[in-house]
Amino acid sequence: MMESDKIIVGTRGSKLALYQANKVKEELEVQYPKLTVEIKVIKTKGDKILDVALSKIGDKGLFTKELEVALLSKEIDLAVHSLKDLPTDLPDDFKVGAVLERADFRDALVSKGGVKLCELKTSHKIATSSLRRIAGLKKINPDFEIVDIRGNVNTRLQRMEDGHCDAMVMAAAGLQRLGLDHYITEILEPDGFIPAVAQGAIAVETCAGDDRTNNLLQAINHEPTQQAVKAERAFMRSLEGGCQVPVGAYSSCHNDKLTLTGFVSSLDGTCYLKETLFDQVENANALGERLAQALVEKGALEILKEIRANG
Ligand SMILES: NCc1[nH]cc(CCC(=O)O)c1CC(=O)O
Repeated sequence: MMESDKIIVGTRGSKLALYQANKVKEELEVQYPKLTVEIKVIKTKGDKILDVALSKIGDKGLFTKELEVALLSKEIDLAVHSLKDLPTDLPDDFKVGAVLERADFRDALVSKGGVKLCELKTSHKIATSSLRRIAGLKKINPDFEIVDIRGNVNTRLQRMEDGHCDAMVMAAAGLQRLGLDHYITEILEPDGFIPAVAQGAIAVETCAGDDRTNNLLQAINHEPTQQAVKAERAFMRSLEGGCQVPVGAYSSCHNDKLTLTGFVSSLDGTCYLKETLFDQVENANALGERLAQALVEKGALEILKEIRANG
């Protein structure tokens, strides 16, 4: 790399996306003080379709496709995403060039009047569009009233103020990145409420053949996070098979050992399968696949069949 080189960072235009793109920019600038890092905003389909429930659109690359087009045309050198929004099967032309150190991976309850999860009643409207969060809530109480909600983090908070709902489950990391942690009523620990695969991790997507950018990114990759999310994504890839299902997982890496906990559930939360497995860090992919297999042995295929039939 030439010291005086330039890198163009592509991102969606939401406040959260811009924060994350700036974080990548800052980390690159620390590593390469003479590199010019420019941020370019690209509009995606997911930013334009705001009135349809996400689970009904069924397009996995909703927030990523336009960025991939820009990568291919060299309009941008890299694209920054919340890794949880990036499909587990990337097209061959692309790769995850780096993953930043994971922030908070937990979900958080945001509610009016500081109502805690255990204090929620069937008279409360709880807003989420995530099948995983719906299943997690229904597992606690099958009679909870769940309403859909879309839009970015700021829009959702505004909609709660406006009376659309009484409570929401959101990613703690998103709120924290936007300086909105004071809205958090309660952090939901993963032993009770398992987060989305790769929640809290920022990913840098690149063209697989772009050696210059991929080499550059090595310096900002956080290896323990990379391995943990590799296990989580392998788990999801093995289970999902191309349809949206209530599934979640979290993994942590300590002393070259990975712990991976994951679940799959029926939509109504009545059939909820969960398991934890361990392995050496170099077996991250195999660990994810083994966890999926362990859930299949507990009956995951029946749950998935049911969801596909109704989906
Ligand atoms: N689904 C949208 C989305 N994608 C990433 C985040 C937050 C940041 C992260 O989880 O890494 C959010 C908001 C949320 O789920 O509340």
